[in-house]
Amino acid sequence: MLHINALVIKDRLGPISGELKAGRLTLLIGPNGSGKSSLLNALAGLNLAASSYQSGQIYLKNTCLSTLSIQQLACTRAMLAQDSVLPHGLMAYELLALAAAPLGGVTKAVSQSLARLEEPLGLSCLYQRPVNRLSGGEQQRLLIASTLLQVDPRVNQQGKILLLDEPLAGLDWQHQLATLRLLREYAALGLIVIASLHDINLACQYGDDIWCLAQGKLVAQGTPEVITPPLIKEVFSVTVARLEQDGASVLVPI
Ligand SMILES: Nc1ncnc2c1ncn2[C@@H]1O[C@H](COP(=O)(O)OP(=O)(O)OP(=O)(O)O)[C@@H](O)[C@H]1O
Repeated sequence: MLHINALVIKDRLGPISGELKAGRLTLLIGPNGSGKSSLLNALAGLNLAASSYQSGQIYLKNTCLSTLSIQQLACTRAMLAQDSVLPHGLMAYELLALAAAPLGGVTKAVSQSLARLEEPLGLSCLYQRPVNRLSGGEQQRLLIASTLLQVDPRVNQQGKILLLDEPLAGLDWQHQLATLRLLREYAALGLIVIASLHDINLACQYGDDIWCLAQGKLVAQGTPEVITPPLIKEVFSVTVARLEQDGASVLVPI
């Protein structure tokens, strides 16, 4: 359990309080500038050093994240940042080997963990290619793989938290759905998984819990039912209708 207590980032976020549970996929939605990246960065323990710009505490069980060293943080959580840049000059397999370095290198268990990601993320055709010559979506698939690998509890028993800022950005439909299925799978392994998404329908379809931010405040949280047309109108200034078909429910802008 990740317990957030009155988190404030001056002029950007909060106060935010809440709990993120292990074993559940929490999806973060909200308009541009509503604070999703700021919250994810804070949960990753970035900028948590005593700063006049940030206050509040984030506890993982009984441990305050700000007391962890950067090495401990690196083993405990993995974060896919929105502006991740791949280092030039590396082959894709070398990038994954780098991600595996804190896990003791590409051991048999790490290879098995990677093998489970190969098909859903379409990795096998990328391994032997220089990362700077991959398309945007191919780079994103590689970054998702390296992020998941770092906290797979089957290879890293200290891995507890998986944070992804707009993991679906640049992905085609097939890989968007595959990524969401993987996030559910990793949550089912006992991780705390939180990701920001701009697709509200996918968030409601795949999220166990939804957190909705507006102007730095948490305006709705709970199971997907909390996301209603009136809330969308209030937060996103968009009028939507709910369409139901074959047991599925989607929100459509009208
Ligand atoms: N480094 C920074 N310094 C000061 N203000 C910042 C900084 N980064 C972001 N902000 C501001 O903080 C607020 C929240 O930004 P944030 O990036 O967290 O939003 P977001 O919900 O992730 O947006 P988007 O959907 O556009 O990615 C915005 O008003 C933004 O302008």
